[in-house]
Amino acid sequence: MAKSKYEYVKEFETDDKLLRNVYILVRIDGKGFHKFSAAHEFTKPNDVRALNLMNHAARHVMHELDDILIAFGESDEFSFLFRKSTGLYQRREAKIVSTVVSLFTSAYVYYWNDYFKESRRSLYPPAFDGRAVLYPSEVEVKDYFAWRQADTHINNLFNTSFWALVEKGGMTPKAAEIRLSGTDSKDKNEMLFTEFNTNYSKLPAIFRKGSVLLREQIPKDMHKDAIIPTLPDTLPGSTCADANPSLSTGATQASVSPALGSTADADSVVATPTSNGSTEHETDDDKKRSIEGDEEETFENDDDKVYESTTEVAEARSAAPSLKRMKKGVVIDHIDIIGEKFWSGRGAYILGPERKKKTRTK
Ligand SMILES: Nc1nc2c(ncn2[C@@H]2O[C@H](COP(=O)(O)OP(=O)(O)OP(=O)(O)O)[C@@H](O)[C@H]2O)c(=O)[nH]1
Ligand SMILES: [Mg+2]
Repeated sequence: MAKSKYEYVKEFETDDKLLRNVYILVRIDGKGFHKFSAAHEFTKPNDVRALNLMNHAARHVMHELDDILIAFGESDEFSFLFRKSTGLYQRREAKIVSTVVSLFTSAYVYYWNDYFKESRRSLYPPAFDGRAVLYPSEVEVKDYFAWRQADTHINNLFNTSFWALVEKGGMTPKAAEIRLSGTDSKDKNEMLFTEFNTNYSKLPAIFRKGSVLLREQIPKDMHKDAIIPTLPDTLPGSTCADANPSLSTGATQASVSPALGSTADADSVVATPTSNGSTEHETDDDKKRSIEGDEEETFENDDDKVYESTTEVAEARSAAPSLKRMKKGVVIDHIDIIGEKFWSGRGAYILGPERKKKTRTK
């Protein structure tokens, strides 16, 4: 086909393919969230609705981009680690970063009202920036995530102490800043305990440790886009199941968490039913996706029996409540990722040898 005389302009485009065989880390960050959080009256120092909305948006990104191995989020930022050999968009940086930012931002806006129920939409459109960083080996990847989680801890301890002095102690922000200058972690912990009756280590882990998104097995009947709990007292391990009578699967959080291989402490957060009391209905699109998901489906049972026909499987399933249908999903938790324990334990699959895998782009 003949080229138009204008086509030469394409040659002005730069080649931005990222180096092969290294980890690609994309970090997104809210633009001007100091102002955005004030305008929307986010709770200080942590607004659990805002954090859960961030987590929901990040989970959407992971649902759309299979090559993301793990994500970590705190405050107004999220980091996404792509597998070393990803061929997504031929590793073109602008395409990868802009797609992550766009998926995240649209999901943040799309799910806004599920978390900020009193306002149909935000007062103005939020925006996020994004960047890609390349890490050559597992050492830097582990240190990267340790850096972000240490940052979560430092900021959260400072902010918790600062707002305790201002809101409970009646200090001006300036006076609180002066009071905290030169203090270390121990001093702040001590101050919170003795002056404000707050045991810092007992605050919800979502505040202290940030959020880790992992690909793990989840019960087949759990909706992948289920709303993430909004209030701390609806965190799994508390009264979540009671607070949500709409739990259509009959599974309670207590029965769900161990199946996820989760630490199953009171801090782990997994997908839960809608908090508006309605039962979720599968759309055609959901069905299509869950059929895809069936390829991954496994059956777990306690007695190792091999079931030969589908009728037998169905009968066995209704007879044995311990038989769980599982699928791969994105799990949200608030655990330590600083140190080897995570990377050689629950997160061992993340930096282990890669299995051959087709890249899916939508
Ligand atoms: N009150 C409250 N504020 C939050 C919360 N999460 C994030 N923020 C605000 O968001 C800011 C995020 O920090 P930055 O990313 O450094 O600041 P920014 O205003 O977004 O600036 P740029 O990223 O440079 O555009 C914090 O300083 C807080 O002001 C929250 O849960 N509660
Ligand atoms: Mg920001």
